[in-house]
Amino acid sequence: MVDALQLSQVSFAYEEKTVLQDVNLTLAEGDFLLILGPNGGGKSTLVKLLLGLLTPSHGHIRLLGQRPSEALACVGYVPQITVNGSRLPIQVAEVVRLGLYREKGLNRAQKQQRVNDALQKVGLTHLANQQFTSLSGGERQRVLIARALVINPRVLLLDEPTASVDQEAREQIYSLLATLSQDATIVLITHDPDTQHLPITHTALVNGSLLCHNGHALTQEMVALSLGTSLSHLQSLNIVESA
Ligand SMILES: Nc1ncnc2c1ncn2[C@@H]1O[C@H](COP(=O)(O)OP(=O)(O)OP(=O)(O)O)[C@@H](O)[C@H]1O
Repeated sequence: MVDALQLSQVSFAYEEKTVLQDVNLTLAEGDFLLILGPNGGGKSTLVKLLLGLLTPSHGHIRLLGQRPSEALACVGYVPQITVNGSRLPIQVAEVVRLGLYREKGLNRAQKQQRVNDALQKVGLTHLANQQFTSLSGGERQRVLIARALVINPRVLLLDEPTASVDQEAREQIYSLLATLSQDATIVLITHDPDTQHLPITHTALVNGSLLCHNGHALTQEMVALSLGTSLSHLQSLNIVESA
């Protein structure tokens, strides 16, 4: 069976500045990768490489056995909502339909069915005709998940989907991700250390290089690094216990 994701000796530099060095990673289909890392560690750069928006300086990336730019029809991408968001007057169903812009073979009714199905998966069918800008942060984030789901992706990339939402919305999004992980390989970038209930198979820390553990190996060191600090600093603040 083809790997869902394979990075071999991947390095990337913005001009002279090396951001990622010798990154290796393999995920099978159905795996769930949690990516942590401090600000500036290279997480968004990694996502851009996976989406084919950037090309590695060295090494190679394969998604489902293909180059990232060739695999886009199978890859759903969920960006982080911004607090201010877009002020475009656009309905929820139209936002979701945007995810179908590469699907040339579907007629109008088939597209509508895909939109309805995606909204149902995220539990927002009742908001289909609402203005996107009238929704709460958590609802907007779920609409962006629906936009990614509308292509029935085999790989789902999410860049900090819980960063701008409240506790209740975060729980809804995590519960949704647990369900979606039954049908797709998931790569979740987050600063949120509260991910114990997700069916995580791999945890990686991106900070220039990539340190990957099998399973939900969220060590205190990884939490500290994901917050951009050190374990000893968190211990000095009594946020985590000293060893
Ligand atoms: N277009 C660019 N040109 C030059 N340097 C860049 C560019 N984009 C990002 N960088 C730099 O590359 C490094 C990694 O940035 P990146 O956005 O990938 O980090 P990140 O882990 O996603 O950070 P955050 O958690 O803050 O989103 C940072 O030092 C950043 O300043």
